[in-house]
Amino acid sequence: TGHDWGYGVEDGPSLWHQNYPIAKGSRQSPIDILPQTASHDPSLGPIALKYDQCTSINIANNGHSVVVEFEDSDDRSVIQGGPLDNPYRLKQFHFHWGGKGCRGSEHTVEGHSYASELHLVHWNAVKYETFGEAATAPDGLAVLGIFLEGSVTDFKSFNPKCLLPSSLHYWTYLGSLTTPPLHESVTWIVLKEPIAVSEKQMSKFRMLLFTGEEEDQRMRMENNFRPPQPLKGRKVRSSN
Ligand SMILES: CC[C@H](C)CCC(=O)Nc1ccc(S(N)(=O)=O)cc1
Ligand SMILES: [Zn+2]
Repeated sequence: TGHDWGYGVEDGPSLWHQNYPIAKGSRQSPIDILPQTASHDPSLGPIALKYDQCTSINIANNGHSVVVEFEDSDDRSVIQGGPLDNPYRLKQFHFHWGGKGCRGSEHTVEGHSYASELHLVHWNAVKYETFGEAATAPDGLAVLGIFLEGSVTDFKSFNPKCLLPSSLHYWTYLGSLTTPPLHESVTWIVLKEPIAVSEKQMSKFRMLLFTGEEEDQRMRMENNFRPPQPLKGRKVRSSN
């Protein structure tokens, strides 16, 4: 259905390198984060998120995830500070999740997976004209990763502002898109503190379908996560 890749046995992450050789590149994502090995970098300031005036445009099932897109014609919603030299504009957010239990996140922490992972995707509109152009540049994108862990609490809406945990302490490293085309253009900022989502919320993700409703074989959308990739000498830095 429109893409030459997926998460199944025939088209999953271990086969992506056939059409996307960069899958075996030197700065691929996600990775397994080892907190003890992450070097604390005092020069790493806090990240600043300005989502108050965020304007969502639509929500869609793109066949791989559920995506909420934002108006990015100006700097109304940006992330800045931390490892970033410029403000990066919010373009979209989406999720990765598992079939059941705790697997589902893309990044792992000492081998520990969370039930899901939220990605807030931003692009460097200071240096590049369009998101597409930024997506192929080594400093073009910044993705904020937030772990979701199953718990009995409920959470209100998907306004990115209220989705943030109390602490903005993070790990950061240079990586890539975690789905094809796997461009090595992402400065990853992964928050240490997960947010809680209820099992009911998680079950709603799983009702989404990989295929369109009309197609006969209704493929349930689950396990839409890429496993951790080799670090290849990269340093992961930790905010204080
Ligand atoms: C041509 C530009 C761009 C490929 C168009 C499609 C796109 O936005 N892809 C995308 C975005 C974010 C991630 S992730 N999971 O946050 O690393 C993975 C893939
Ligand atoms: Zn993602």
